[in-house]
Amino acid sequence: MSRISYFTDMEKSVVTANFLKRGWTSATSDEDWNFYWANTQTCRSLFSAESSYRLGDYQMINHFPNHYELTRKDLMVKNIKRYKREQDKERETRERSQFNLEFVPVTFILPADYNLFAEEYRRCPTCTWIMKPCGRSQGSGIFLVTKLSRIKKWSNEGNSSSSFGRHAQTAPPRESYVISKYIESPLLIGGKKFDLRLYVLVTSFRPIRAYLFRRGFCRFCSAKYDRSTHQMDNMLVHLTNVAIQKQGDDYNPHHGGKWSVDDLLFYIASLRGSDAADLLWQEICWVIGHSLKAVAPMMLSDPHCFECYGYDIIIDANLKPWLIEVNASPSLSTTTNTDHFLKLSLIDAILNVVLPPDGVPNAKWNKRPSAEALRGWIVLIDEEAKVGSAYARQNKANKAKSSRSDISRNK
Ligand SMILES: Nc1ncnc2c1ncn2[C@@H]1O[C@H](COP(=O)(O)OP(=O)(O)OP(=O)(O)O)[C@@H](O)[C@H]1O
Repeated sequence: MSRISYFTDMEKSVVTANFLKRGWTSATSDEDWNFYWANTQTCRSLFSAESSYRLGDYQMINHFPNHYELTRKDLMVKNIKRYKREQDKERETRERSQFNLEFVPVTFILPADYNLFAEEYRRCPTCTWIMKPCGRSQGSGIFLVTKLSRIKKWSNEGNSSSSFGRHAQTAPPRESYVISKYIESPLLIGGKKFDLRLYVLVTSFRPIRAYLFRRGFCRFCSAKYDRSTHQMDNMLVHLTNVAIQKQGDDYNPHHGGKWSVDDLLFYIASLRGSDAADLLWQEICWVIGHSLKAVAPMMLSDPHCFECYGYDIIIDANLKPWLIEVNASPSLSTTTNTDHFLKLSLIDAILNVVLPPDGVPNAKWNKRPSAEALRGWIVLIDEEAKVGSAYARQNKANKAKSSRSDISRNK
């Protein structure tokens, strides 16, 4: 193959700079391509039943056809709930382990699961809940609620299409939402809430091959955390999305309210001891590993595809990590210099893993990257070489683990 051509409908400089660095050329819309960095919509239509496009051996694309099994808020929850049920059943016949598969906040899909939600609400009438539209991102449409009456009101307002209101028969169904138990006591640093954004590269779901980029980061709120009801509608206090925080007066454009994961672990180690920091990191790897196992049976593991997911994780005050969301197209926009270099090196690291040693896209390649290509990554799961992966190590560690709360309490 003389020339490798790429196509992209995203035009992100950190992506194209990496293609050009490799000497690839940009394909025009009527030319064939070897490597497509597509948005999720394009990828879906390319693989749709109506599409007559068939990918050749020398073509690769950056999403799995049904990536939404993990990246739509409602489907992720559904798949993880099913997985947990299966695992619990299996465990009845095996020894009980220390694994805690409750790593997603209790969540219901509205309006479909309204009755189940109302039952749960009555069990804990003082809990705070967070409402999130299933198909949106960047904090759009999110709000916090404590009162059942507000949810009833929500269902009847905005448009007349409530599926459990009086228009249910005639109106089109309204946008579906998930409602999740709000993590009310997050770990705070400097009095502020933050979440983790971690990048996870999956090159295959059968067998699962997944890698965690070492350079994740924390995204901080710009306003101090405050659980009181008069701050409930202040999203600068509660939502860590950069798109939201950028709107605040206290947003710092130099560091963008971000910390590296290494800084975070160092901070936790200095405050609660290195065992607590190690355990937290192991548990984060374990959570990500199980989320991938939960969706693997649903995934169309097309050999032309790979995907870099953006994992959002919140750590609570007991140092338990909670999986909040998985993004199919984690933002590649850059707000600071550090951000730019991080995302530039992320794309470079992705290409190193997904391309065969000769650098030519090839769907028939066995997807076994060299140790050199894996620089910058932690092997989370390699089902064909289980021993040595972070996930396998965690399985072992988990068996030996005493409870997390014991450790954090003793510090
Ligand atoms: N259960 C929860 N408990 C506490 N905070 C939460 C919870 N769910 C979401 N959040 C906060 O709200 C933010 C937005 O939530 P989420 O990531 O699910 O929505 P989104 O609009 O899809 O964002 P993204 O742009 O990352 O796709 C999170 O980054 C987190 O700060």
